[in-house]
Amino acid sequence: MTQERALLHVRDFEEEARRRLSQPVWDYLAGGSGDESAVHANQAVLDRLGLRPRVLTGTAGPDLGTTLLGRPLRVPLGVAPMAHHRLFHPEGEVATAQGAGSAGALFIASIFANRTLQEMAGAASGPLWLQLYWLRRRDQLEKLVASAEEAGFGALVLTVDAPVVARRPRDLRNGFSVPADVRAVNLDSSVMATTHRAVTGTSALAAHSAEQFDTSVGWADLAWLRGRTKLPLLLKGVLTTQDARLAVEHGMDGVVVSNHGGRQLPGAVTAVAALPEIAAAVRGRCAVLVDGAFRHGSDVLKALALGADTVLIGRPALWGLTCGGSTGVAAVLGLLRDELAEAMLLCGLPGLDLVDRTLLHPHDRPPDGRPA
Ligand SMILES: Cc1cc2nc3c(=O)[nH]c(=O)nc-3n(C[C@H](O)[C@H](O)[C@H](O)COP(=O)(O)O)c2cc1C
Ligand SMILES: CCCCCCC(=O)C(=O)O
Repeated sequence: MTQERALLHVRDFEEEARRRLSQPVWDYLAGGSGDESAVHANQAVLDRLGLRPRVLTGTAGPDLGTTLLGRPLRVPLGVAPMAHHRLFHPEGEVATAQGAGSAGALFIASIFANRTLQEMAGAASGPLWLQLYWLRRRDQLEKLVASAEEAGFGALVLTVDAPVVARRPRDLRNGFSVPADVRAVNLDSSVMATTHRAVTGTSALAAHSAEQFDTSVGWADLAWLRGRTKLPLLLKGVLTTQDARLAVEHGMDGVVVSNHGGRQLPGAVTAVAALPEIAAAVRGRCAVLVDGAFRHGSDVLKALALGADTVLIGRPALWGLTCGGSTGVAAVLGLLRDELAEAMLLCGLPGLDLVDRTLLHPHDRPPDGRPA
């Protein structure tokens, strides 16, 4: 990683990545749907929660180890599924898998990854899962599920908050499309052709989703997927207790509480606001992951206190990838890990088992984020 000043906070990676990326790629990464208020709300809701430290607990060197779906995880962190990592670094998802593994974190690869399942599995030293969108082409889904199982992926995550890619003004303005050499190599090229077609004033991603995503799927269709794999299945994009309970009733092994980083439903509730009631509704019956605007280890600690088992990191992982490939991803995740350990130490917490709601003061700061 070559840069002029030290990268000491995740936001330093953001600034550096912005400098390095073209405007349309930066906009695709940073942007959200509508007026982007959900992007900002994700951050604001975390900022409003205050941590309540306990003192004189004699704590030293907190243990960050946990388990997820019965498997050990060195840190309660993972990289959220994100499409097209070769937009950010030539090594794409292989570098992300390496970086996540060396930080001890989970990596969830997107269905629109630019490296093969086998390449990612070869590079990963930590848990590796695959995310799916429900495509009209079920033959493609079926093939992908079988290949993921064969390659050693540990779970499948079906994203359910995007029957279509929402209107994202930045992408529409830029007429955003995916360059021809950035290919979703795990899918048939006929499925992906529209993503490469640039049309002024439209987003190729939105056009592609309208053409290829199956909007007719309902809860009953999950049996089709369940019948095709022994892997654990999770739903990503759950924001209500009703849907979290339905997920459990339909045999899902986990939910990812998420508003897609403010990129889908404009005005969607933030994941952090929805998390406590969802965690309470399904506790002990399925894994609960969360994502959206986690930019410091203390943010991660807040989500764990609200009931999350693991926290997924989205854009910051791609800032790290842009700045330094696998080393950059490992650096971003390593920072969050070290900040989490420091926050736990400063709160007097020796391990994750002692993290609970009593750690949080709900209205510590006014909405503008300045200390009260
Ligand atoms: C560039 C980019 C691409 C994304 N691609 C996908 C995807 O392919 N599948 C998916 O389920 N979510 C996707 N997401 C959403 C992320 O998984 C995650 O929900 C969100 O980024 C978390 O918020 P954060 O970026 O504020 O951490 C994408 C997000 C970004 C920024
Ligand atoms: C290639 C078509 C859709 C990609 C969508 C990826 C995504 O979820 C995102 O938020 O962007």
